[in-house]
Amino acid sequence: MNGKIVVEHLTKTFKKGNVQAVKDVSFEVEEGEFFAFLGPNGAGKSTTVQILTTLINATSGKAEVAGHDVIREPEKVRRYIGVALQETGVDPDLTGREMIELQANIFGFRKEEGKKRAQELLEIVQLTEAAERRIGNYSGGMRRRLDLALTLVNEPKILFLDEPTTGLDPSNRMAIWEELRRLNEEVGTTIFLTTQYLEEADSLAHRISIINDGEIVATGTPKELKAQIGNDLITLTLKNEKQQSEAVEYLRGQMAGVDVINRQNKVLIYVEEGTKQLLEVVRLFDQEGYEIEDIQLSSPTLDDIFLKITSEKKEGVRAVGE
Ligand SMILES: Nc1ncnc2c1ncn2[C@@H]1O[C@H](COP(=O)(O)OP(=O)(O)OP(=O)(O)O)[C@@H](O)[C@H]1O
Repeated sequence: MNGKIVVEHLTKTFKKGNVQAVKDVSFEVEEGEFFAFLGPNGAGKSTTVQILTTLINATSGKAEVAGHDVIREPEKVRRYIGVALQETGVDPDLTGREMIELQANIFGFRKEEGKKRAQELLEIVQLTEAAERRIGNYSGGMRRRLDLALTLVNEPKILFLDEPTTGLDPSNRMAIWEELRRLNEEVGTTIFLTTQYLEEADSLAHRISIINDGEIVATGTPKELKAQIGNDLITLTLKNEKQQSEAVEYLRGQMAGVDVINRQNKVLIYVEEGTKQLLEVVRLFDQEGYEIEDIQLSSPTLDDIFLKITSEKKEGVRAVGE
């Protein structure tokens, strides 16, 4: 058994509507990795999760989860995974606490252990106050938190989470992020998470694949994806404009390999690591007595990357079709 996910040329066509939901998708997730599938509505994220968790079959291609083929050995795959899907089957007549205890029983916890685990999980997902209420009366966000708790009962080796924080308010979202980070870092759980939230993928994942219209359009660490649209930019203005040309020459001399551009009353500095080099610029100017009026750092966000990549893709497709 290993905690890896290996996907090769996965394709899924739904006969109904003849939708190609997943198109020749290949990727690997290493044991202990936190991996995110980032994409808009209808991109194919849920379909991929459903194939990997043995709920539906792919049309073609191959996938191994925890060392087992999802089609030939689905029961072995299920033994090692936890799944929190967008829609799950819970009994609306049970209370949240009863549902978690029931799940613990299914996983073979003794009664007292199950109660203890249920209490821990209710605290983690912040449902202690609602623990004695029937699930049928839970809000969407509460259901989502309960789903996560159910998934975590047996601390699975690989965890699949399909948009786990959609519809949650910021404090609930943060609590779930913390728990996911803890599971990944302390327990070593491999995590495959889908999300429409750029900041969620950016904040949690070691690596991200951007999926759009059934295809992976980019893969990399958050940093690598950001680097795809250029480096950080420092923009500054000096108190005394007359010093600007001299200051630019000075900076070029001090910061080898960095592009320093003199433009009207602004100095533009293209750097690799914005924050660190911003401090260096301030220090160098301070040393020489160049007083800074204003300094700003802008760095590309994943939003910028997503828009750039998906719009390039669309333009590409249009160009081919024309
Ligand atoms: N059972 C189904 N039958 C027919 N088409 C389907 C089925 N399930 C999904 N689709 C279609 O497949 C495409 C991908 O859907 P999928 O649910 O995988 O996207 P998603 O990225 O998870 O989106 P969301 O963020 O909205 O959940 C969509 O066009 C969707 O309408």
